[in-house]
Amino acid sequence: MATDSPRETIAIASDHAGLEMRAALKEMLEGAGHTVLDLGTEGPASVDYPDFADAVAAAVKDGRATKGLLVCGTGIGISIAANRHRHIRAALCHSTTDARFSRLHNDANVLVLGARTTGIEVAKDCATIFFATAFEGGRHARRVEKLC
Ligand SMILES: O=C[C@H](O)[C@H](O)[C@H](O)COP(=O)(O)O
Repeated sequence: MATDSPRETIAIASDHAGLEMRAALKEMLEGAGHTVLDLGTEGPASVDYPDFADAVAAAVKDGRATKGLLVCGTGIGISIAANRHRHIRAALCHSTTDARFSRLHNDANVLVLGARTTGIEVAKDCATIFFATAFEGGRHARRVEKLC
C-alpha cells in the first residue's frame, strides 16, 4: 500500500453528537505524531454541523491544515456541508476499505465519521488508514480533476 508522509496537520471538528469521538480521535492522532488543529465544538450544547464543516473547509483552504476530520451523528449532514466547498473532497467512511479507497482513488482530503453509526475502534482504524494512504494518481487523477 502506498503511504503519504506520516505527518499531517489535521483540522478536526464535530457537532455535539461527535464530541466524544472527536476527542478520542484527537488523542490518537496526536499520539501518532500528527499536528491537530481543533476547531470545536467546545462542549455538549446542541450546535449546527454546517458551521463546523465550514471551519474545517476554511482551514484546508488557507493552508492551516493539510487535511480534515469531521464527525457528526451519522456523518451525513456534515459531509453534505463540507462537499459544498469546491476544494473539499469529504468521504464519509464506515469501514477501513472505505477509508483506504477514498484516499487511493478519490484523493479525499477530509475524513468524515458518524459517531452514532460507527464504533470507536473502527473509527480509529479508519483514521489511521486515511491519514497514512497516498493518492494513487494515474487514471484517478483525471477523474478527480473533473470534480473541481
Ligand atoms: O447529519 C446530521 C448529524 O447526524 C447530526 O449530528 C444530528 O442530526 C444531530 O441530531 P440531534 O440534534 O438530535 O442531536
